[in-house]
Amino acid sequence: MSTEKIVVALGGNALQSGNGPATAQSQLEVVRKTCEHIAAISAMGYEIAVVHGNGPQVGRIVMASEAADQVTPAMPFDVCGAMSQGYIGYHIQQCLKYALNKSNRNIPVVTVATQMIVDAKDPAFSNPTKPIGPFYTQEEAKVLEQERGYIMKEDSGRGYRRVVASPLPQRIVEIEAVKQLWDHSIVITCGGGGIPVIENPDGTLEGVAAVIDKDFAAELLAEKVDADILMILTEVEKVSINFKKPNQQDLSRMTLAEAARYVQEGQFPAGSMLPKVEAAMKFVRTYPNKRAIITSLDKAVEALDGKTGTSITFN
Ligand SMILES: Nc1ncnc2c1ncn2[C@@H]1O[C@H](COP(=O)(O)OP(=O)(O)O)[C@@H](O)[C@H]1O
Ligand SMILES: NC(=O)OP(=O)(O)O
Repeated sequence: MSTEKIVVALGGNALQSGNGPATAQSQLEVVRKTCEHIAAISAMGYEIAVVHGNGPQVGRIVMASEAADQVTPAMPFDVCGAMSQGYIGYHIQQCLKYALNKSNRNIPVVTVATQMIVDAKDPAFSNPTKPIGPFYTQEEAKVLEQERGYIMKEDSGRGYRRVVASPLPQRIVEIEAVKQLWDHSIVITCGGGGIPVIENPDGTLEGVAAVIDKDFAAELLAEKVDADILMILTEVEKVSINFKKPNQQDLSRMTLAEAARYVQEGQFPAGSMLPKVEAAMKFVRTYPNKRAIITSLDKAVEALDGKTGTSITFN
């Protein structure tokens, strides 16, 4: 039995990866399967916190809100982020509790609506990189750029998506509550990277239009709770070099130096694999004796046992 602490980050796209359209029901099915794996990790003795992405989900909430503007005023971006935390957290709470109960593990599961302080002067505000919402063809993307003023970018060979600013997470506002809950429950926190807020000179917080990368948020959380492992779960089992090329090579492990070299070579696109690798690198740079793992939702247990996934270590 392990007694280690682990921060598990679930990819927003990965949570929408079921067959058919991205509905609440299709997400619930993926969450249900994923929570079986998280419950298995809990049964191995690990103490867990869950962070989730929200790119596809917050994008759709924003679209729905804009489309309904004739009926009721559109919600600001930060409120859409809070909504995404609420419904994804609700799905995880429901499914994880069920999966834990099945193995007689009576552990409370709770979602904390989490605000994340960002720097108003973060250069990310003038260089949008975070893909949100659905995927479009190049032609559809051009129309959206012209008609709605969206900025559209190609996303890892999967199509075009709207991109928005993604400032770096600086401080988790609710961290003390998360620490207090940690000992008695599985906490779902920093969803969608946290609701981005800036701190005004008078100490008030103010939501801003952005989507924080949940991989960086999960890394910050892992530092703050002194986690032993940062595990980032997405759609692919392993990180690759030469991704989607004939000479693609899937990596079982990367040292910090190797990862830095691959980043330099441009092996990982911004907004998808790059933040995962950078978050993993930051974690092992800060804690040279700890490890980060990147793998798929369904391989989490095997990856923890070192049987698959990409393990990132200091050396
Ligand atoms: N070098 C790479 N190795 C593995 N996957 C990559 C690589 N480059 C891009 N990708 C893509 O990045 C995706 C993960 O990013 P993304 O879908 O944004 O993550 P999330 O599941 O967190 O939403 C993978 O599923 C894969 O399609
Ligand atoms: N907020 C965030 O990082 O979402 P994704 O996991 O969907 O990219």
